[in-house]
Amino acid sequence: MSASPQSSSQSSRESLETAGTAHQNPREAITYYNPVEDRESDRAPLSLHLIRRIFTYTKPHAAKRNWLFFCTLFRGIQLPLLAWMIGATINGPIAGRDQHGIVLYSAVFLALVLLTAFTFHFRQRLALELGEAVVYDMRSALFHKLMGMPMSFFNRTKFGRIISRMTSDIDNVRIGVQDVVFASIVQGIQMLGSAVLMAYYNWKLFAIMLLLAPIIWVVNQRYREEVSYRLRKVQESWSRLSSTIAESVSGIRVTQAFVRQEINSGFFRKLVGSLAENNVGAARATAVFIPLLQMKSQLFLGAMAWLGGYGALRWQGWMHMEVGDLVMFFFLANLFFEPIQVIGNQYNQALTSMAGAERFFRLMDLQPEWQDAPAAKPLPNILGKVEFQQVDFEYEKGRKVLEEISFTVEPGQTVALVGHTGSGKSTIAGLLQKFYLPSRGRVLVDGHDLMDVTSHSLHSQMGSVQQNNYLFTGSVMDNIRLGRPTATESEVRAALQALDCVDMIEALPQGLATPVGDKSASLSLGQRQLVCFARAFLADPRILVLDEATSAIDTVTEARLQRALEVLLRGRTSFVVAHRLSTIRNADQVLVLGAGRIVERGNHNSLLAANGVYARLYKEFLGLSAHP
Ligand SMILES: Nc1ncnc2c1ncn2[C@@H]1O[C@H](COP(=O)(O)OP(=O)(O)OP(=O)(O)O)[C@@H](O)[C@H]1O
Repeated sequence: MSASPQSSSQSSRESLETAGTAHQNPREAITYYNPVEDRESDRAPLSLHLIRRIFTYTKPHAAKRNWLFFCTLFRGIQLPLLAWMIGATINGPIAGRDQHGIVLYSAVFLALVLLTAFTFHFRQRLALELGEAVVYDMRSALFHKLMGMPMSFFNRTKFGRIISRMTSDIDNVRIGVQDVVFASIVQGIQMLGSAVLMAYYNWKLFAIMLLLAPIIWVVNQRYREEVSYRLRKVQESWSRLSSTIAESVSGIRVTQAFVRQEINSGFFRKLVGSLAENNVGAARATAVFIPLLQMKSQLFLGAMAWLGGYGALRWQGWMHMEVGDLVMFFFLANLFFEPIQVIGNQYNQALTSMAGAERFFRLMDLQPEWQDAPAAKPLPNILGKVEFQQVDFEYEKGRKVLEEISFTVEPGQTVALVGHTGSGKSTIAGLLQKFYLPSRGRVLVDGHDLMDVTSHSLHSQMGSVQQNNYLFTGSVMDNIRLGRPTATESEVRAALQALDCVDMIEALPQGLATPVGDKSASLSLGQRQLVCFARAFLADPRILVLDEATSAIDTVTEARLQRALEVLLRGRTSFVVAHRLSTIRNADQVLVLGAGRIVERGNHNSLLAANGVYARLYKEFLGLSAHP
């Protein structure tokens, strides 16, 4: 998610310049994440291939789609028909003073109006339903695809990009499906119908009116360009503003500690000023173009009065028109010219939909770097023996992070992985969980090469406790149950009892029902760890991978968690990226890593006696740790 420091600061400068600052601001030296730099193109050319692919999503809803097409076609001819009816009524029964005829024509007109409204209702409704159905399918398909992507994808892909695929890109496709296609068809038919009627009744007047079409098109396009440019500016200043608010609030301690309140407030004021300026710019553009565009109706009226009225008197024979035709012409001309504007807008929207669709399908088509081999078999019930045989691994080509890693762990043993930061401990844990595949060598569980087993069957026999103790939104109970969704409340309580920590959860405001939010702010670090322990305990896996939290917890809670951890590890093969000395002391094997290699191995005592790397680490640790 982070922009490069250089580009980020550059853009902070740009934003200040936009705000009209003259003097240098020390705040500029600070680098800020700038969401504007993360912009992706918001238009793409129309592509028949993409349109076809989008329409494959309407196939499961073919009945709805076909009814919608029917309503669309029907609706397209209705408005020109109404205009024609008005002309026919004036020229016919009104001119002939036929009272009975007037009633009859008016009744038909009214019936047509009702039918038009009825069709309009269904066209709108079906379009919305179809759009929502397509979006539902697209989002579900994309979510499913994402959930199956390997870890390397998530390492590479910015979080914000995933969110935009799911939200704005799919939403833009939805607008394309539910609006652009059908509205353009309605407008197209309406335009064609009006043109045919006008040409039929007075092709000369129609030909003169046609001259206005390119003018309206150009004015409308200029309006669109100007307004979308202005709106983009508004959006950019808004993004800068909101990210600055977010950063200022989360970094408030630093701001106050370094007495930067005034400087930050000044910077913020400039951003607000820039937002206001861009807002006014957008409003100004709208205020200029909208009256211009709306003026066209009045222009028709004037032109029609002149050509149809004066012209008919002056150039009799050349431009003869009945009053009814003149009125009909006025309505038809509006029905003919309005679509130019609407189709222009829909065309722009279509380009946005194309950009969304292009990105959506690019992600859908993305082949995972690897997936389970087609011949991969489910792993049978395991005992928990783990072997690494001469394993090498690299995240990026040519940069080995693990080399020649070999070890064997018997079922039920605990292995502590220790080493300086970046030495490769988490990578070993990741390989064991088949989040990545070794570049060389093999990882075996009970003699089965992980290459030959399905990830799902492996994960269902493995548990994991992450360092950040991640909790999902829901209650404490929901989070514990994640390890075994079918578990009853008493089984959850039994798990907590086994870990001897029921009281720690009951101390929460609503006990097991306590809601935990996004950042689990309502739970202390110790409570969060405990929930994760209980979750893993309930799953009862044969192999457990545990990344111990590094943050300090008060001594009493730490002791409780330590005992809970011992219970959790008991009887399972456990890999612990260890930060607690007690975990390392109790481990059957300690693997000491240095720059991606195992530099020492043994148990705590034998390694201390060897007086090598581990002994040095241990001394460092004793010097630093408050928890011996
Ligand atoms: N997703 C990744 N992409 C590229 N390189 C990575 C990635 N994750 C880790 N590395 C690199 O791999 C090496 C080993 O990292 P790893 O996270 O396994 O170390 P660690 O010993 O677990 O460190 P720590 O104790 O800080 O968690 C490091 O050099 C790290 O920079």
